[in-house]
Amino acid sequence: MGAMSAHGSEAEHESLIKVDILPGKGRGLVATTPIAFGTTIFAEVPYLKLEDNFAKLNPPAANALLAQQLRDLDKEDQRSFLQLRNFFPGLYPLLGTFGSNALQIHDSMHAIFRHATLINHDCIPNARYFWDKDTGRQVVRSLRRIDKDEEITVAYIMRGTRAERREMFKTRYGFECTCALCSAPAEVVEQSDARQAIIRKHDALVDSDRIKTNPVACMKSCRHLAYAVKQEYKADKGQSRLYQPFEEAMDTCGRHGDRARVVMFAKLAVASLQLCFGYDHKRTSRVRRLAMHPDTMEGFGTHSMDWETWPHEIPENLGGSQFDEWLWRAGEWAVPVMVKVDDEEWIATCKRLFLKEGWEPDADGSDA
Ligand SMILES: C[S@@+](CC[C@H](N)C(=O)[O-])C[C@H]1O[C@@H](n2cnc3c(N)ncnc32)[C@H](O)[C@@H]1O
Repeated sequence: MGAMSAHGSEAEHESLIKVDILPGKGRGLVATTPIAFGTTIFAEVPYLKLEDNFAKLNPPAANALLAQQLRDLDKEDQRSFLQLRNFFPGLYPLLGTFGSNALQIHDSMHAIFRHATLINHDCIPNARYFWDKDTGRQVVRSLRRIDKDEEITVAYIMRGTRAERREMFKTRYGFECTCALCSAPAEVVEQSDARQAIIRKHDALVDSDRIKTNPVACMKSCRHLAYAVKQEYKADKGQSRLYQPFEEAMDTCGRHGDRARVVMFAKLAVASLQLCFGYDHKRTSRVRRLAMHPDTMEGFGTHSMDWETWPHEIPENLGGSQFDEWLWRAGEWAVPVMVKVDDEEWIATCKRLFLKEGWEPDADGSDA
């Protein structure tokens, strides 16, 4: 690990990025060197934070609190903060600037970071960030290979059709998104909107009640979500962000006693979690353990043991499509659907993860 700077970024990672001016977007972060997928680009502590929901705070008090924190910062950070856009100009300019740019780090705290706050939005981003409460840092990770001089981007909003995202950006953030997807020809946007509709439908459909009462429908929806996410976010190895449908499918199968599929979905989720959160992250480690010990899943068998299987029952000799049908229980879907597998690479990943003896994914995030 590199030495910590005054702001808590890893020095070795700081050299991966620089602040630059991007046409139409103001400042942003740019890669100074090629960045491999699944890299922690940097992790930093905030320089300003409000410990309560700033929208509910008494504005003069919050503004005064920020003024006090700002006075204690060095000149460079003071300047950087004052250059941020204020989308809520008025009587309380510091609070307005804070509210326009702060990242929510957990339910009751918002914060401003030296670099993470400068990352611009892209609807198909090449990076993601998350708050790691154990280290007290905002962690920024690459979701695919990023070329030298390429801008680092994250998604401020993950869901919605282009029209919905546009409306949210206008009202919530006060800008018009100029990313490649938002500027793409109509047919490309239409396809993306259709995938977003599948993603939204899934979010409305799969919940704890439904996992109990209609687990087969949940499996079908998870599969649709997995394919929609994979196509929409076109990330290296197709594994970025796929942890959601895989974890939900794992939960659904586990709650009905299906150890074989818990093992499979845990392995698939781990491949995605490693990319998004890192090998050592608690969430990755927890799911990695489930791939070895499916019975230890929280809630295992709580709804029924109707789907009971054992890990040795993972079918070894099925072809691509048939393996996919088995995995997602496609034979039981209400409307029989011929599962069209258009993604041999993904099927190959599923099978490779299963077939690898003494499976333990490599620390660099690859599963090869
Ligand atoms: C959190 S700040 C990011 C840093 C900002 N560019 C700066 O110079 O301070 C968010 C602002 O950046 C700009 N921005 C971010 N993503 C953008 C995008 N995809 N298209 C156009 N402007 C964008 C907008 O002005 C937005 O209000």
